[in-house]
Amino acid sequence: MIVVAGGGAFGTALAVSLAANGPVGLWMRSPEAAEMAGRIRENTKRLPGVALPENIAVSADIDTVFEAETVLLALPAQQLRSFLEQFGERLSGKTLVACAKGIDVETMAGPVTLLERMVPDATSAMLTGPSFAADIARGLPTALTIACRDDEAGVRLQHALTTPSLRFYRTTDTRGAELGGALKNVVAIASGACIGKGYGDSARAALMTRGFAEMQRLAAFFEAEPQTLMGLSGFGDLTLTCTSELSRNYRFGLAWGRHEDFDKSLTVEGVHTALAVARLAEKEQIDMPITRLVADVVNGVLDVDDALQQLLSRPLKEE
Ligand SMILES: NC(=O)C1=CN([C@@H]2O[C@H](COP(=O)(O)OP(=O)(O)OC[C@H]3O[C@@H](n4cnc5c(N)ncnc54)[C@H](O)[C@@H]3O)[C@@H](O)[C@H]2O)C=CC1
Ligand SMILES: O=C(CO)COP(=O)(O)O
Repeated sequence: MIVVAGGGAFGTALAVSLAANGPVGLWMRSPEAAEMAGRIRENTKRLPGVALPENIAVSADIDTVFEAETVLLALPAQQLRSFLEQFGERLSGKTLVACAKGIDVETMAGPVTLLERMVPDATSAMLTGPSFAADIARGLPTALTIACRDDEAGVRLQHALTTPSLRFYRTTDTRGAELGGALKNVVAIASGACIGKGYGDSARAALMTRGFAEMQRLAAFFEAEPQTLMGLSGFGDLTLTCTSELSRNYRFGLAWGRHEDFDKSLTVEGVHTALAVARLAEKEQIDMPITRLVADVVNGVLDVDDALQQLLSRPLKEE
């Protein structure tokens, strides 16, 4: 059986979609949240308004995760390492699919790299691509990427995870998939700030394009396949996240641009990824001005207005 570990918006939505194929487990850390979701058949905190099919077994018992052959890890990127420190030994031999989009600030590792380092005996993969939890949960058509270095395991996952509304493409380039999924969130924050500040759609298109150039530079440094960045996990997700108010990263940026507060309980992956990638880019001398400015605003070194001004007044150069 497939078990989804992590009962946030994304984990719950994936469980709802997978339930169309058969029984699925949903493990939540909080016993109270699991008890309530199991009883009223709804995750009211993270995915309100979506009914949980009866064949989703909701539990806070971690043994349900250890009993599964395939585990989808739907935790925020900054929580994955501590989860694996705690439970990694009990996950060896399993097929583990990270569903997080981000770079771990402590180790600079993406989700698949963390899995490979911390559970070396597992088959490690990543689920990524343009997909809002709310859309998946409503059964709207969604195309995703499964990234797995072991292509046979990738094919197996592709078939096991495909549902009537989720369509999976496949790649063995886990590094490219990790980078695309993580970096698009940083560019989405900048895009939100640009719109929030009132700079308009043309400026946003320029930002997205230059952000994509940054993504490609970092991917080249890590020897990821250029075409991975052109696909769903890169260009596809960048487009979605930089243009939709369903995105938390984009909304976070909008609030920055408008000088409004933002709900701190929401997961905004791009904040942490900007810090990790800006440090890495500085160390390795990779030109990533958008990421640098987002990190400077996060660190309180720069005000949002100054950061946007700096972006618009960069030296003239070739495209
Ligand atoms: N929400 C969405 O539309 C999408 C989210 N994702 C990715 O999925 C990941 C998770 O995001 P969401 O589910 O939206 O976040 P969320 O904020 O809705 O939920 C996160 C969940 O993780 C749980 N959690 C945190 N630390 C944990 C730990 N150590 N052990 C067990 N559970 C823990 C929390 O209790 C919470 O239920 C992120 O990396 C995000 O980028 C990817 C695609 C779409
Ligand atoms: O990754 C996502 C869509 O593909 C979700 O984006 P947010 O985390 O910004 O809400």
